Amino acid sequence: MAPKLLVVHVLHWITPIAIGTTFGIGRLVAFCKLQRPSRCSRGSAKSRQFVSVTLSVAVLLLFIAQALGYALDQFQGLNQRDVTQDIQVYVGGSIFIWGTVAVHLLGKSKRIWHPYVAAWIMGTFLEACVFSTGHSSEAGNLHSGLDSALHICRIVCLSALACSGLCFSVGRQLLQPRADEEHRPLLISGVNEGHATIVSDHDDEDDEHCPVIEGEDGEPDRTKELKEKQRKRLQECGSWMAYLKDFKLLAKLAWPSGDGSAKMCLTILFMVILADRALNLLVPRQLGIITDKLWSAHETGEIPIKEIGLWMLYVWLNSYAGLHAITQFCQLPIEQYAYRKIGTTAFGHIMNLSMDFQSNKHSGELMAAIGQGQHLYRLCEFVFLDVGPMIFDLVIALVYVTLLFDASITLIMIMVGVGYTCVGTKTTSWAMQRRRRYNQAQRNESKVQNESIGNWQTVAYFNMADHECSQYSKAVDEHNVARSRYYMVHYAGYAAQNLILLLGQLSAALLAAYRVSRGAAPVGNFITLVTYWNTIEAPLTSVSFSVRQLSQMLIDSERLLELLRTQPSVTDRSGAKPLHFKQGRIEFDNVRFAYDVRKTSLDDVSFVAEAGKTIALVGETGGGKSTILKLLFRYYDVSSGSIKIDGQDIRNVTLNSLRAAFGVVPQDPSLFNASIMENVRYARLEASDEEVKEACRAAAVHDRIISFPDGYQSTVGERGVKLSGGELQRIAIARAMLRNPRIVLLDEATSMVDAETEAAIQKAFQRLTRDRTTFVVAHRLSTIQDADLILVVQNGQIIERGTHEQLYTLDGKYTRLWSKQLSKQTAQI
Ligand SMILES: Nc1ncnc2c1ncn2[C@@H]1O[C@H](COP(=O)(O)OP(=O)(O)OP(=O)(O)O)[C@@H](O)[C@H]1O
Repeated sequence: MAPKLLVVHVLHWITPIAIGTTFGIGRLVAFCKLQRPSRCSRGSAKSRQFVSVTLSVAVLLLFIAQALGYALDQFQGLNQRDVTQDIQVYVGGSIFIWGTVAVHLLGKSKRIWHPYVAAWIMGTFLEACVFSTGHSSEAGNLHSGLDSALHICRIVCLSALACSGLCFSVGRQLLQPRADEEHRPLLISGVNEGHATIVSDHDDEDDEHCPVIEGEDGEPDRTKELKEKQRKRLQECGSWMAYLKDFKLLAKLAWPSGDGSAKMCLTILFMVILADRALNLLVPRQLGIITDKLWSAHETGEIPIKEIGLWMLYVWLNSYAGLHAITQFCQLPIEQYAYRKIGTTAFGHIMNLSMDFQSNKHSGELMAAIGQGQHLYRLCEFVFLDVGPMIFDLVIALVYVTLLFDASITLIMIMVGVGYTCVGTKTTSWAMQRRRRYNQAQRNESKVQNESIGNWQTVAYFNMADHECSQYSKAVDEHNVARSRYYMVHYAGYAAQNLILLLGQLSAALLAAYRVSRGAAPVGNFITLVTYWNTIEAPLTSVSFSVRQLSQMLIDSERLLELLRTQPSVTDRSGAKPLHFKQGRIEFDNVRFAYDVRKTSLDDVSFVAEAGKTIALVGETGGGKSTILKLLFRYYDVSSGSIKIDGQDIRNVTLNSLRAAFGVVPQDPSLFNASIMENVRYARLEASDEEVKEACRAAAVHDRIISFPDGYQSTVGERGVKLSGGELQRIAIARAMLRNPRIVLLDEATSMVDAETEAAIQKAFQRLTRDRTTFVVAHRLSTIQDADLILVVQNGQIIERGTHEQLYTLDGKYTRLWSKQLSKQTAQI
């Protein structure tokens, strides 16, 4: 082949590929860097749009005219010009590429122009090259005059497009050097009263592509919140690349670095995936070979046994009895490793988070985070076992089909792929509104269901069962209507997508049959293509689904990522030592504390609890008594000042050793849904049954427990709901007694027991608190009368301190509290 002709051939091949790649990369970069459309006046945007669409359509029509010229030529049997494969690729590919560009240009006027301008510049350059090298060698061709005219017109249109695009961009930069919004991230943050917010621009509705995942009205609030967080994080990161970097933390958890057998499985899996790709190709190819052999069998009489045997071998290897079975076996240990690692990491992390997190937590949400996080391996599996091989399969298919026949069938495949994805994307966006209504109706149905079942007693009291049933059936009907409206569009889109696949298959089969009938390819190739088509279709159909799946999985992982990034506010300082407990002298020195910076909860709290003494905290509700105990237990760290135990600042000792010193009976004790025996033993796991019973006797609850039908084996229900308030408190006291602590914290430990039981418990308390530093919060002042030091707490400050006798004679707050209680008791009598 003459060198000039070779250059023409090469140029024909690379022109559509290079333009398509430039356009695709431009759009990908804009997407990854979160670029947003240029902002200019609506009039200017519209006129730019009009010019671009007109010229692009003109380029497209000029190519179509050329294609029709060739077709006419062939139809009339002139065969004046040989339409070689490279020309087919050049004309067919260019129609496809410029058609795609024109379709993208239609509709919205605000867009990111970079990819278009780059494609036009590339198009002008390559078209000029094709023209200058090609047409000099076509003298004497009947169509060369027409071809030249069409080609010149295309170059003019493309250069006009490129120049206008460049002038517009350069001009705008010169006029508004700082306002090149194509370089600004899509999401702009604003600060509103100290809270970061996303400022949405109304123009964003016109955005050509919004990289963030769209929210749905019917979604649970938390999912919306997560999407908002994702948006915010994307904005902070500036690009998808930077955003995805954060997921390294999760990928590390899913990667089986510490497990030899899982690593081995991963290696086998990788090899099996590669082998699977080859088999996808070998099975149809072998069928083609068998067909060719059979074709000539009537002459030779030979049965292709060997080929059929090989084919069966490939089919077996490609089945669930072959390599797929190995895939499943190998996946199991990898999945289990990730499941265990992610689950235990997340669970351990939650357990170690501080009180400020725990008091704001939503338990269901946390459990969902662990659950979805544990399925994170699905994300890795999805990327490495589904999406990766799928892309690989597509590339292989394009190359293989080109080799099998020619590029025209490959072009059909690309068109089918793009058409399928475009129809899928369009139907999804059309169906979005219906999907929202469907979600809303679905949530409404569950709401009605929950409300009615949850409020069954109220329904029964007011005899409203019929009303509730009719409400529910109305909600079900609404749900059904919304569902069918959504699915109608969904199914129509699905049918359209399948029609595209069928039409693609039909065109490819017809073209292949045409080539075979002309002797350009053996009949076996036709069989190979028809069989291979299914393998090609599978990745095409999963592209749009995969994108949606991937975005949902990212959102689910966001939940876990957010959790793992939450750091406990109370932790061991570096170099913290275990608490060295001596006598138990506790000192609060100028302690200041605020749950919320806007409101101080404790201010200038100073006192000393001598070793082995009992300190009572009294005062009006909300004064800060429990807060003092929480600070001592180090649920929170003080804002200023210090708390010392035997001279050691509690912030300098390890949390474990500090908390091991305490026995706490909280205001609202909660129990595990297990037996009483197990609940009490929770304080000291190695305690014997007898020790548990002893503790219960001391807490004056033993007799009560043995009166239950199942005695100590009675289960207490969720958080202890099956017990009365007084029983619950006494079991909590028994737990504290069994622990045999060094410091005792009693936060209104007897508020729910009657006077008689309280007297019994008080005796138990005397045993529990003997020689132990004890803090007692109590509203019933009679219970703390004998305390060594009484602190009256009001509005976060200690306003009075002393023994009962000292305070009573002060005639201050303490005296008034006493008088109030006495008068209440007198009134009750
Ligand atoms: N986790 C929290 N976050 C924010 N504010 C809190 C929190 N816990 C308590 N507070 C507030 O701190 C103040 C002191 O609460 P604290 O529980 O210490 O009072 P108290 O004297 O023990 O009251 P009571 O006798 O009713 O138990 C109250 O105004 C309360 O609303």
